[in-house]
Amino acid sequence: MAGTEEDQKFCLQEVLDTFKLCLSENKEVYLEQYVAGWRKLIKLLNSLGSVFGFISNDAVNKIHILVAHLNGENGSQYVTVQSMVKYELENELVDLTKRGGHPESGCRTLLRLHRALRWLELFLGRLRTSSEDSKTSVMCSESYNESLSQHHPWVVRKAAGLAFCMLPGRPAFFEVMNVGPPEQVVAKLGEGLPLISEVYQITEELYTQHNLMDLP
Ligand SMILES: CCCCCCCCCCCCC/C=C/[C@@H](O)[C@H](COP(=O)(O)O)NC(=O)CCCCCCCCCCCCCCC
Repeated sequence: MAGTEEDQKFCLQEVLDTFKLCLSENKEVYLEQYVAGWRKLIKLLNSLGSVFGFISNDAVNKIHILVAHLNGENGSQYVTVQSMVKYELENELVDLTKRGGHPESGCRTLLRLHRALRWLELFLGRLRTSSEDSKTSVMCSESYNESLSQHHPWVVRKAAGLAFCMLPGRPAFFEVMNVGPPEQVVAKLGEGLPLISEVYQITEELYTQHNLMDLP
């Protein structure tokens, strides 16, 4: 059956390919590809059910903010995360200590996704080394507690915890990734994780260097 791109099934390979395309030759991170990687992940999240809707809505919101910057009149300044940081800082377009006139800066918006990327790195790492009887909900909440949760208020942590309990088990989860039998999923994860880690690391260094880790 033919369908639009939106109907197409999630495929882990595509996500990994997109994160691979994120890095330029001199190790800058292309914003368009970064956003595309998240879009694909959200497709998977949506296929897991409506209990994840509040997570996917927030992520989609953030993606829309970044896409608006990319397509805006200063879009050429947003080609890479590096150029975005430089442009927004030089032009005082970032609220640095408290929320003010720039609640939708590219820098603060990307920081939220960047923190979520750490969760993803930890979660995929756990999935890769998990045994057949490991629970996805446990792997997911452990990864969340070690990363993103530190930036969330109690009520969000609570809602996330409840949603994690609704995750499908490991076999169904592997199936959804659409790359074949479990051994192949594990191999793909082993191949792809270093890419995600590299994108994460480069962004982390850039943000640390410019003191952007706590943007409100
Ligand atoms: C597969 C299970 C998916 C679990 C996702 C784990 C992340 C849980 C995040 C809970 C966020 C709840 C929504 C609210 C967030 C905001 O408060 C908060 C702060 O924003 P603000 O400063 O603008 O107010 N936003 C955020 O931290 C950004 C969260 C973005 C989460 C994106 C998660 C996408 C997950 C994609 C899953 C794909 C699974 C991949 C397996 C191959």
